[in-house]
Amino acid sequence: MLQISNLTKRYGGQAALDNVDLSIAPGERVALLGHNGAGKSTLMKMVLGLLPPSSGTLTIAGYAPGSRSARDLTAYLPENIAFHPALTGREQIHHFLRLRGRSAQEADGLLAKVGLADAARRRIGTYSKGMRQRVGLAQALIGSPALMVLDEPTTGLDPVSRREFYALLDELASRGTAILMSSHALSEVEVRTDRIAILSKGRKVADGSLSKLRSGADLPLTVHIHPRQGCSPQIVSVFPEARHAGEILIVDCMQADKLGILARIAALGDMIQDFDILPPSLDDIYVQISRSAA
Ligand SMILES: Nc1ncnc2c1ncn2[C@@H]1O[C@H](COP(=O)(O)OP(=O)(O)OP(=O)(O)O)[C@@H](O)[C@H]1O
Repeated sequence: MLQISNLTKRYGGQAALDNVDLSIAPGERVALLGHNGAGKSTLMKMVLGLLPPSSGTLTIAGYAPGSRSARDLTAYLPENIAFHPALTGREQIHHFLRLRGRSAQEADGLLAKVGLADAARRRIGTYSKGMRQRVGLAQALIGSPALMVLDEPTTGLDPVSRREFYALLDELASRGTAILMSSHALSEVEVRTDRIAILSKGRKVADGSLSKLRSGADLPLTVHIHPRQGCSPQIVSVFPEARHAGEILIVDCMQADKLGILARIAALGDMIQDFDILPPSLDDIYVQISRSAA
């Protein structure tokens, strides 16, 4: 759906994007991560046809970005979307529908999809930040887009709204919509996207599923051991490297040493009440990849 090859964007002598390749298939959910100024917005603006590339190619289902065909296929949710405070949610969506040459009758269905059916007749000036974000999402859903470009879409949403938002994205992806989403909320994208692309200083420094990035990073796993009452000293004698966090003992271990650690835990038998093995988080992986790219 989206095909980007050797894309470069220069502002004066400075490359905001440097030889970036990225492709997204129908139904794929891709998170675009990177530090402030890494080039995420620049890339998104180029996908939308708002900025021309300095070199390289970018197509949407084979069409040039910004062309009528590409615009018909693409939806965009900016990070900060401004609405007219005097309009109701319904009037605002009517306006967006008219701009897209569609029937105003679609407005109620779109607002219901984002959980705003009850507030549709209230003025947007009375909406909370999360509600305004949902109006933005409703406008992005106009015309069942084949490619959705979402810039920090969950900013301002509470935890329940975030969950509903991702459920909506899952539904869209299951019907074939390709999704490109920039975010700094790593714990969310870790579980809600299929692939993660990381930009650093305009270059793509990682691209793959979480498990691929995890095995590439080769970071330690963390084992949390919960000792049975009074058994902590015996466990520490077996795991002298353990750190204490309240009652819990924490042991870091490389992937290759996991079975050895499990054998030591098994040998302690009843002295252990419970244990958890935690793989490195996207946060850990992101920090490591960003550091080695710097
Ligand atoms: N119009 C412009 N003229 C000159 N430099 C620009 C322009 N727009 C962006 N840049 C530079 O290009 C680089 C990439 O900026 P961009 O906005 O794409 O980053 P970003 O990853 O979206 O950052 P953030 O997470 O802060 O939104 C930055 O160094 C920025 O200063």
